[in-house]
Amino acid sequence: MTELRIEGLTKSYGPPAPPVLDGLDLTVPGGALAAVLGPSGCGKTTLLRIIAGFLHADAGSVTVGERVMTGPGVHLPPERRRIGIVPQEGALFPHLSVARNVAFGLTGLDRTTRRRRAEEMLELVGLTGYGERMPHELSGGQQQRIALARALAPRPALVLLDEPFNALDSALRAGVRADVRAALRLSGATAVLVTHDQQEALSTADLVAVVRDGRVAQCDTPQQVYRRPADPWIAGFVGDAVLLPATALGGGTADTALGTIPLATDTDTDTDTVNGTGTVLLRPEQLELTEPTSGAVGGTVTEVRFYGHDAMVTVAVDGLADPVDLRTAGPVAVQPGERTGIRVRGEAVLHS
Ligand SMILES: Nc1ncnc2c1ncn2[C@@H]1O[C@H](COP(=O)(O)OP(=O)(O)OP(=O)(O)O)[C@@H](O)[C@H]1O
Repeated sequence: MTELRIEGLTKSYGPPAPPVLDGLDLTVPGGALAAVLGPSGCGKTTLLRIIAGFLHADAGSVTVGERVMTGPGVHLPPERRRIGIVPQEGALFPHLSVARNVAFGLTGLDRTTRRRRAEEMLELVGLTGYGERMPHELSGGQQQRIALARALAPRPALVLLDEPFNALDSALRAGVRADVRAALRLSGATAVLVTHDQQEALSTADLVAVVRDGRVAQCDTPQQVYRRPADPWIAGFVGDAVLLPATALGGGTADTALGTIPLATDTDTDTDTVNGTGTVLLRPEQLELTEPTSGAVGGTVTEVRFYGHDAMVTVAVDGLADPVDLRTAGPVAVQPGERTGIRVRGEAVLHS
């Protein structure tokens, strides 16, 4: 299994434009799938194109295993990098059968070996028996799985996936993601998935690298990025966030408009010694509606949005300038205009 190491990667599309990548560091352990997640225009495609060798970096390095692909005075051409690419919309060759598409990159092998390898790859992506079909006879999801089979066939050290599920409708997307994830895991390839879709990054990847201002602002497991975001911007970018002004009380708690809340202790912040004010982060699913009894934190429901599997309730909390959102499973027992109590479950993250 091959590690990907990116160090100090810098790229500008020429002055006076500011750098798109500005000293970006990222390490992806061998066999892991890392999602590069960031807002539109943050440089995700630029990063992918430099890793693939389609674009020169201004500075920094890209190393796959022991091989420096990009570095000072080094720029291996794309065809010598052993990197497989799954583009946005499959981009299968329309005039070649599925089997020939999959075998396309298998140069220097005899016909029987090529055919066997293509069959293996079709089995890996769950499309055994589809080899004689033409690409237009496949669904969008099947085309993406064939694109992955084609990328994996030459046993690349690294696979790059460029927003590969964008063209699929949402009903199909979750299933294709899971299939692609499973095939990648079986193949053992290290992979980088570029996406601007938070759900996709959190549900598919082993590691999520959030890119902002040309650098990786946080790289961690999906759970850590969601539950312990490094700052309020990341908190809001990877999910719905409730951000509250807070005063640290010492002893691992903070005082907020929603009461005294215990602080997570598995963060870099030493919650015993934090003093002064900051912002605490909670997720909407950590807030619960309660009876509006005296003594409880109270507020007025301003909006209820029902999504089927859950609902989001917006509450104007007494004494708090901005309303808060809370997520509730099951039937929603409140209406806009009603009074409610609010209780916090679990721990919050404090940012100074
Ligand atoms: N060939 C180019 N010449 C000049 N500027 C470019 C070029 N390609 C990209 N840019 C600029 O670099 C920045 C980053 O672009 P890039 O495509 O890498 O972002 P992205 O994160 O992939 O965006 P999206 O999610 O919208 O695809 C953008 O401001 C873009 O306008």
